[in-house]
Amino acid sequence: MGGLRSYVSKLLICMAVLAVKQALPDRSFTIDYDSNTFLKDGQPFRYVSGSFHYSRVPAFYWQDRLDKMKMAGLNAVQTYVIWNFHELKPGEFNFDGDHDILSFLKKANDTGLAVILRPGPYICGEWDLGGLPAWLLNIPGIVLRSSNDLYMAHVTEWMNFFLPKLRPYLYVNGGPIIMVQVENEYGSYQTCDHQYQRQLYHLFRANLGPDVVLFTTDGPGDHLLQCGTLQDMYATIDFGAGSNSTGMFQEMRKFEPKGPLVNSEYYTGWLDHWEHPHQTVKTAAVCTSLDQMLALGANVNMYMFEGGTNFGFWNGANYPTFNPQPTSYDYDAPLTEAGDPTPKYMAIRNVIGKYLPLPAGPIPPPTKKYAYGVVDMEFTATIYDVLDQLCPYGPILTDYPITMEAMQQYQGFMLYRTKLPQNYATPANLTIEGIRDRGYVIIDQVWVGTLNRVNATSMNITGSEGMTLDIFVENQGHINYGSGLYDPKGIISNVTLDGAILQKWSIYSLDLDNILPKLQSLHRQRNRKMGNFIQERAPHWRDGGYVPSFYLGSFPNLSAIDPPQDTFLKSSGWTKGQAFINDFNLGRYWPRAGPQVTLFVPANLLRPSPVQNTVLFLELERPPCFNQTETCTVEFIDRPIINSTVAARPDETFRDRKYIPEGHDFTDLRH
Ligand SMILES: CCCC/N=C1\SC[C@@H]2[C@H](O)[C@H](O)[C@@H](O)CN12
Repeated sequence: MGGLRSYVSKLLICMAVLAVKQALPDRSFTIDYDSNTFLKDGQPFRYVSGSFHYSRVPAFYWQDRLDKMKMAGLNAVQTYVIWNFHELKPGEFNFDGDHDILSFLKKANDTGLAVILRPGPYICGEWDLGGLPAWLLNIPGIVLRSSNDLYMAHVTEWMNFFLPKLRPYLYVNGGPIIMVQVENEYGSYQTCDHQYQRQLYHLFRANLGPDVVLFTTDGPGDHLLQCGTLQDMYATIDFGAGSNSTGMFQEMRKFEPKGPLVNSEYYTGWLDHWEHPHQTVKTAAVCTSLDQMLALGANVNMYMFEGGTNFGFWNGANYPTFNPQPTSYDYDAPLTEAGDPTPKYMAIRNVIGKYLPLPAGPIPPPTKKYAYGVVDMEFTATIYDVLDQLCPYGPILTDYPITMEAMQQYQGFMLYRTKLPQNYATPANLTIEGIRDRGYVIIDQVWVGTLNRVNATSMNITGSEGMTLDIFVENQGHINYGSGLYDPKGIISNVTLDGAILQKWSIYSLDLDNILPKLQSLHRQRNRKMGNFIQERAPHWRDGGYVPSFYLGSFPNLSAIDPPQDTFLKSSGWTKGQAFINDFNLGRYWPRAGPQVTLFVPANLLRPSPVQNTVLFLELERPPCFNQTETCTVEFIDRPIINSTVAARPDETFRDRKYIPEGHDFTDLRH
């Protein structure tokens, strides 16, 4: 029955496409190899494009950003299609709201912007697992980004399901899509499997037809282009500001002796990593190289033009030193993370104006920002207080730890629990080589140390037989680039104590999506019982060993500003955790590491008065109100702070040390 339904739906799509085609004047987008140019409806066409990933900006603001891109003089927009954003869990698809890519394509078309589409299946992009769904990691024997049958079976199923949806949006059918990229910088990956590329080529042709231009993108190097290109797919390159554009395009000419020059990713800025300074690229350098390329008649896509945000758990990570990217994807792009035109935007617009007509009319102004001020954050529950709600189906019991993906969880946090098999009166060495990525070691609900995959995979612990040993594990984002792409999470090795393998584990998959109502109920109960319960210290504070806990705050009266406006959530004073606005997972905060200290809160996340808005923190390490003297607050300000870190506190090493009651020495854990 399913097959018949699929056949009928494809037939209907084809009939609709044919009907549209008959109604349309001849539309075409092709390559003229004699004149080294693209032809759009038979006329020479050069695109000046910008990258804007729909998954990184709320649908509420898509039109605002597209309008600003249009007013910058762009005639095209480039976006990835992010597979895991639409199929986080196998067979569960999401094309609604912020995931409604077809709506995004329609808006681009209505704005008069052509679309350069990059459906992967792998897309890199500082996005979790480069856009590949993490459930692929659960398939024994799979080889990512290759002609491996196990991998291609799922790629084929996804593409045969998704690509037909694009047909009405192809330029020849009346839509905005002029070009489609196959894979992504494949020449940079170790498999270098032309059979894979050929399979993808046929998959794209079978679903998109013969008319759309298929292309590849690779760095401008022989080996990269050798492995990344394939006949019948136009080979393009990517490079940043300061490069010798003529020299770069000579590299491209080795593989495309004729045809239009294309830089598919011209870097206007660069990506960030937690614990590293915010990256910027000077406007003058960006404009000089852009001018050079446009003077050569090249087609250029600026990566990024609007960077946006890695909301939720969507950031990726780099390798070989594991380096997760922050929540902000500002990228020092011409439009800020909040969509505001910058001096770089104006300078780029002036360069474009030398080569293309600039649309008449005002440039859309920055969106309004509002400083909602300070919000009290009240301790509400430890993870243990709500473990039943976080893991409603209870733990899975196993002899040895299994990965997060094997537990059919693909993002966020997991709790691994066992019992100490004997007394350890003197320090015993706990080792978890396969901690992916950070692990909070907790004994009988008292934190005793923090492990991480980079430089702290072991520590000493003491305890008595039968005590509960918990490892609360954070997945900080799957590696999105390079040979470390196969990056399962959770605990991917055995756990040993003085060399003995610990067995009999209870593994709790933790779902944060629906925890807010339970926390609000607890919050009300505490308020009723404790009056101003902020003075109440949760049990873990009495023991000194903080455990990951939830803090709730109510937004100040929004009637001050109606409708709500964009704002920035400042997390200074907090250490590391996950922030939620109402029921939306806003992203990770880690001001102790930096460079990001504020989280962008788009206005559409806020509810107008009189509805109460909530801000929820899951603080993993140390809240500002840890000591009796401090209070826990956050502040909503009207500007971003993404290039700073909060000055370390005098007791900054507190969280790097194994805390044990007085009278014991500290074991210093570096991180
Ligand atoms: C030196 C490593 C180059 C890896 N490629 C990168 S880093 C920033 C950008 C984005 O990830 C983009 O998605 C990649 O295609 C190219 N690129």
